[in-house]
Amino acid sequence: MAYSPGQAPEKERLMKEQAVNNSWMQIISFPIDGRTNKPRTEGLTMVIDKGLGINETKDLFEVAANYVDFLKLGFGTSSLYDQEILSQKINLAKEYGVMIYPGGTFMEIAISQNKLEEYISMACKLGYPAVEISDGTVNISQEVRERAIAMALDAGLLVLTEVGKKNLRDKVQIEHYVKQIRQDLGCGAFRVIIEGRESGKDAGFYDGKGRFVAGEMEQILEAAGDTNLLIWEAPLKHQQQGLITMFGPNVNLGNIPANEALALEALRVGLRGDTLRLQFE
Ligand SMILES: O=C(O)[C@H](CS(=O)(=O)O)OP(=O)(O)O
Repeated sequence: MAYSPGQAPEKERLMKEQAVNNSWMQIISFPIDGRTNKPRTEGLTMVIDKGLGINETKDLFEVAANYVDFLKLGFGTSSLYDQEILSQKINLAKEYGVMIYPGGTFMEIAISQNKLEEYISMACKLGYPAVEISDGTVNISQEVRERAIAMALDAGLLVLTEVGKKNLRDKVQIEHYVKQIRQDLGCGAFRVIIEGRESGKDAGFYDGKGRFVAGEMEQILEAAGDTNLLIWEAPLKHQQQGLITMFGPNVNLGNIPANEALALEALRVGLRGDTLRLQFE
């Protein structure tokens, strides 16, 4: 059975997923309402973890687990942790109802070394509930992409795929991505991530100023048919602000720096000038 966010039934997790108890909320309401609570399937936040220690991870979850749905262990960092520490991180994420998974680049490396099957078995053995299948750096055939999705689903993993190249030099026609988004969703991907890297500039679908190339967003949206089936990598505030303005507080956003999870939530609910001002315009 495939996981979906927040499905792990641990008692501790359920306790920690209770709505935040904050006395300000007895007198103030969020300027933007309608924000979803965990376990949510809409308004997902994916945080990129570039090497947080156990205490930092615990701090992040203590403060912001209610606002973090996915924690991506960036690139191949999963393989650099001491085994015990990695286990602790995976368990901690489960305890707090956060879906932890290794960065897409790591699977690209496994595929380039002909180790797809072994990679998926290892992800299961280590207790990851999800994997990402991308081709941001390594070219992967459609056949292998579909095999990777099927294998991961068969293993009971939640599958996130990603479209887009890390280097703008490698970018191909938007029609290719449109097709890929449809194919991935048709194969059972839970969500398709729209590449933006951790820089949010000169990568994926962003130009040097971190803006979408004119017309591409519309085509991406049309391919998905529903913005909720996409996760937009949006590491920069102006990108988060723009997407929240366009799609509302429950747009799915990814590659959020770990120390900005709470700041993003403030943007989503209008507790920050950048989105608060929309209420007064
Ligand atoms: O974690 C990864 O592999 C990368 C991180 S970045 O794009 O290089 O900043 O992201 P992914 O979206 O998983 O390819």
